[in-house]
Amino acid sequence: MSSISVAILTVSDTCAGGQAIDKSGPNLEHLVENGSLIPNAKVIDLACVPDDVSHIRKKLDAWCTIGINVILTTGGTGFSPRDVTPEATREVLDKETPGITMAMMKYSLEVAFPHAMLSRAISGIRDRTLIINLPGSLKGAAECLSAVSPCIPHAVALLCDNSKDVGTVHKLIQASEPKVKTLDSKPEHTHNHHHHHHHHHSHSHCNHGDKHLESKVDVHKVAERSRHSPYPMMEVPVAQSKVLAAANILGTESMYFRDAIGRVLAEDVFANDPLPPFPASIKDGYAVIAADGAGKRKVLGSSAAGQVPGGVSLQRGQCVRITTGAAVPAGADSVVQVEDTHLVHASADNTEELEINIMKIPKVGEDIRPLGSDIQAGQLVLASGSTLGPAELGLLATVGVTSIQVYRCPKVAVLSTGNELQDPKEGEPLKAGHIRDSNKTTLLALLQEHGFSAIDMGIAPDEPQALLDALQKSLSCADVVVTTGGVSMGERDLLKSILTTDLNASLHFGRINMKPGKPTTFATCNFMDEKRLVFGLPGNPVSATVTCHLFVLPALRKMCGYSNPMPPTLKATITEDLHLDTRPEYHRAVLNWLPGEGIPSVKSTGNQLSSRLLSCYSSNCFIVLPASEKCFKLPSGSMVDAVLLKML
Ligand SMILES: Nc1nc2c(c(=O)[nH]1)N[C@H]1C(S)=C(S)[C@@H](COP(=O)(O)OP(=O)(O)OC[C@H]3O[C@@H](n4cnc5c(N)ncnc54)[C@H](O)[C@@H]3O)O[C@H]1N2
Ligand code: MOO
Ligand SMILES: [Mg+2]
Repeated sequence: MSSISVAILTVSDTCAGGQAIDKSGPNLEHLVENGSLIPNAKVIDLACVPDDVSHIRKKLDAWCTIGINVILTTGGTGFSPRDVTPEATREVLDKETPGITMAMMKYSLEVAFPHAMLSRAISGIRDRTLIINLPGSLKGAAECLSAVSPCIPHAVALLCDNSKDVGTVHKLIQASEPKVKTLDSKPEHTHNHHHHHHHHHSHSHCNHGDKHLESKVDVHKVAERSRHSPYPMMEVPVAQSKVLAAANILGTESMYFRDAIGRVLAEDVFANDPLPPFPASIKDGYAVIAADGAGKRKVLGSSAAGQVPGGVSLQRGQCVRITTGAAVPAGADSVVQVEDTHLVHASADNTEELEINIMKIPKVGEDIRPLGSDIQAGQLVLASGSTLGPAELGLLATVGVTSIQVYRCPKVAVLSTGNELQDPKEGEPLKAGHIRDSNKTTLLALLQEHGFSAIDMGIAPDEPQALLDALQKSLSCADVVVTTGGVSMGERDLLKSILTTDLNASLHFGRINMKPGKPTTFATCNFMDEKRLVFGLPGNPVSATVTCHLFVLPALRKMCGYSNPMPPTLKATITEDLHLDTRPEYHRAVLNWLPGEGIPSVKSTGNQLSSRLLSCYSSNCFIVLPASEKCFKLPSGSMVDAVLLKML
């Protein structure tokens, strides 16, 4: 295979004029020649031109004419009036290559947020040459090159129209541990220059899995179905620990601090400077020398919040008018609040206080916050693992840290299943034999309420192929897939068999000893080289809601770094007799904690049938009721556990 020819153009008025030394061009040359980023690449030429469209164009034109494979420009991509590299490049290009441009931007936003947004760099194709604008800074240029380098050999091979080379470089791309992951491509694809080669950058976009699968699940031989569930009955806490064990923390991402509410910090944050950064007054009053005692003082001047500290230095018998938060002047060791003073003398126009009387004996250090008394320089302010709430974000603002590492949040796909379901639409009557899909609305809202972004994957019918297709589509755009329906014993309850037979998933449980939620199913599988979690929640609306609270939300919280992902549980007393079921029950109730009540009380929402979503209406907790074989009644006043679902 022939090598890849590279030319590097530095665009800079100062470097071209000799007032500065070009470092970025030679650094790129070094990176390219080194061979780890782009295998088998050779730098053929280096040049430096001023920030001027015609100069840049001329050089790019010349290099394209001699058939250079890749031109890297560095500099001139920003906001200053002289920055015109993208404009000059656009004039030379036949076509732009937005994927490459976006890959650079995506990476830059992760490592240099928010400044990366100000790059206007573009990339594109002229004849057989790929031109890529890189930023002017050493670091920025190197980062952007590393982001796009995995695609360069393949891109060059495609441009050269050399199918043999495409195959060879493809292997090279895979061998060189690309930062941008490439999906397996089938050999026959390499001869097709018009195919779309999928790059799986992150989970931010939906593509449709790597291959089309045909379902092997047969629904026709109804009489052959098993008449007993093959899944062992599992206790709720056991099932919950299985879920948590499978829910791994996702990677980290960098984020603008204001957007990070509810996220978990993935780095320690230290203070660079002390707070207060100078001894500061706690009161509006006068900075004094305590040893002067009470009595009259000359007012030397004032120290107001925001003024540069320093300047005046106090002598015996003097004071300085001071405001809350202002710097205490040199020499002063105490502050007396204005309420403890009288005015003795003012200037004729009353714009200055000249003398005052201190009515209370001042104490050393009184009403002064010493330097660093709130936060010391170098102090650990927020530890890795902290959940970011309003105060934590305020602390980040205090120490001036606006770009932080946090754990990534899982993306969730929600899919309803069932031939009987129709989407709710204003004025649209129910079709015969149908009901409206409520589960998807409830679950999407529940996920959103808890800070997770969820995607609506629609309704899948109870047909093996259609359900498999919908699952594959869901798996390709989310870390976690939540389905409802089709997990029990009916001949059209297909989810479990599709997961195990068609998707090769590991099923961790398929039956839980609980009411509601008995057929709740949990599986994991590998999809596009990533681990996916699949929750098959029962179709009954209440069952889906309860199991989402007890299994799905804890898993999601664990994945984004929460160390305590389970919902809180309180002790409460029941205010009526409650019948016990043969399964442990998660009974929907309203918890009240009235003033003067030692422990809260809970009131049932009434008929607890799994289909009756009204039993969740206004509920803020699940009462955990023990199982009883004999339909025993738990008497009013008994103490129970209540799982809290929201803030009280
Ligand atoms: N022979 C047995 N039958 C059933 C058992 C059992 O152990 N043996 N378990 C029952 C329990 S418990 C539950 S819970 C349900 C679970 O059913 P599936 O998960 O298979 O769900 P479907 O059969 O598809 O639907 C059940 C029910 O829910 C309605 N539904 C479904 N999806 C929605 C939706 N998106 N919005 C509103 N309502 C929905 C559906 O129409 C059914 O009425 O199985 C029992 N059977
Ligand atoms: O367990 Mo099902 O969820 O009772 O109705
Ligand atoms: Mg069913």
